[in-house]
Amino acid sequence: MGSNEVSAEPLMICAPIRSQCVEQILKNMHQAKAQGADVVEISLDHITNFHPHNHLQTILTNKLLPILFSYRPKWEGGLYEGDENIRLEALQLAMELGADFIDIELKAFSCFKTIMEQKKKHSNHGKIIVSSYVDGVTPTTSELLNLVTLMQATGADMIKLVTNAEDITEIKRIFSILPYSKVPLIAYSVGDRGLISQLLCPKFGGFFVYGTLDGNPVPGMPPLETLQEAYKLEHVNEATKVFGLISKPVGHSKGPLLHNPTFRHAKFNGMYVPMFVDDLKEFFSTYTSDFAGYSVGFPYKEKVLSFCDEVHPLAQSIGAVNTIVRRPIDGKLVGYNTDCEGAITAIEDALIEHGCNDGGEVLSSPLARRLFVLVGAGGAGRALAFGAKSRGSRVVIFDIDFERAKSLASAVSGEAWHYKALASFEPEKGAILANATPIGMHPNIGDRISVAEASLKEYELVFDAVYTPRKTRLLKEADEVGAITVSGVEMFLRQARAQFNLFTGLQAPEHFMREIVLSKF
Ligand SMILES: O=C1C[C@@](O)(C(=O)O)C[C@@H](O)[C@@H]1O
Repeated sequence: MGSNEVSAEPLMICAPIRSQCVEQILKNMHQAKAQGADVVEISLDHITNFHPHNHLQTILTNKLLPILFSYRPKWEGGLYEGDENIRLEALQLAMELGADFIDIELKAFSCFKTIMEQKKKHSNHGKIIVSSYVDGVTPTTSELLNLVTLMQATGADMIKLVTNAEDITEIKRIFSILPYSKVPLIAYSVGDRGLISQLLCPKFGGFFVYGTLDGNPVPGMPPLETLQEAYKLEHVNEATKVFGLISKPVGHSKGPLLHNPTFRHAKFNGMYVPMFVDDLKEFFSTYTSDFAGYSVGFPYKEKVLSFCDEVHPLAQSIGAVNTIVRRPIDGKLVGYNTDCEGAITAIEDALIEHGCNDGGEVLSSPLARRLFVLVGAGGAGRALAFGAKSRGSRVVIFDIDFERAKSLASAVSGEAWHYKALASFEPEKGAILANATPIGMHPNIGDRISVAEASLKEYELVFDAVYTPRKTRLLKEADEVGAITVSGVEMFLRQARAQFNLFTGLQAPEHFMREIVLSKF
């Protein structure tokens, strides 16, 4: 990513406040302080019936944190539609009354300067941020640098550049300009694909990160609470190794809540972030050496194999990779599968715990000879099918895509059925049922795979790879009819433990990780 001197500016976490009334703004400021923000950005264009003098005075006399005021016009993505002079005079007044920062759009800067000169009143300490919002695809690096030069030429104390990334690969351009500004530069991209521009900026030379208040989510901005609990960006520096979850969607993942605290616990300088990826080819050809490894989630576990330089034999035979490590000695991407052992050992341990070891016979695994009914033949399903087969189970596979079910069944000498047949399928007593589809995952928690209610009680154990919620509807119903149930949370924990070992070369702190999962999931 070019030379990346880490910013000399101390890290600042800023909470955006977009409320309609001043009382609410003051409450939000309290909340922001309690949740660890260093500064708040108050959008004046969101206040209804805004009376500059009264409102600014009330806000500033009650301020708990440094305040940045913006007053965004419609032409730059804000709500203000009135006269430009009135808008700029309000910002000038904010400076006069003691604002710590005000944000002026690059296009409005010369008018603002004239107003400042006419008023001849300057605040002692307030800083001017000149900003520019670029809609559409993020411009090239040299176009962005030109914009930075233009903004710097205004004499601003700080400059701010915001883009609206349509693809995660655009963020590389944001990172690449961070070290080149002569004044402190705030640069990021909004939207889901832009989240890493906030989270990784301290590594690449940025210093200003937005974090949202509880109950005020903004796509592409991490919640303040997650910044505090998971990321702790104050520990991130140039040497921090970045790991990411490649998935689409990716926001549901609890990986950051587990991996980041575990890295810190093990004193490993690493960071784990969600990466919303639309196109694997673009992604890997853009980020050629920036990241140290990846988890791979839905829907890429099979497709990602062709982007690995080497694939571990187990992952190769399964045909699905959920973990990639960039090998330090040669930078090659090596793919692994930690889902398989994670899921199968979770099921085996639950059977052993319940004393289900087949009539006292000593078998290598409590899964040996059992019927293993698998629903879903995608990446996670493949891992379960190969794992069950390796333990001597007889595998039956249901999938909405019958061809996919057939191809997996032939790889594990199993039987394939169309998903529709699940509703009338009668398992033998003692069988295992495993859901490896996303059915029942948050927010669709009322859904469950269409297994017949009457046949549910025939299963000795029901497993659900879905881990949000911990107890899916399928597992609740299985509990009610007396089956042993295993939550996807257990698989999630185990696959993540193995990932930690591969990512860091250290031994995962098992007890610590389990505690996090028990308390936070
Ligand atoms: O299936 C999963 C879940 C996951 O994608 C997540 O949501 O964090 C992470 C992957 O490593 C794992 O194989």
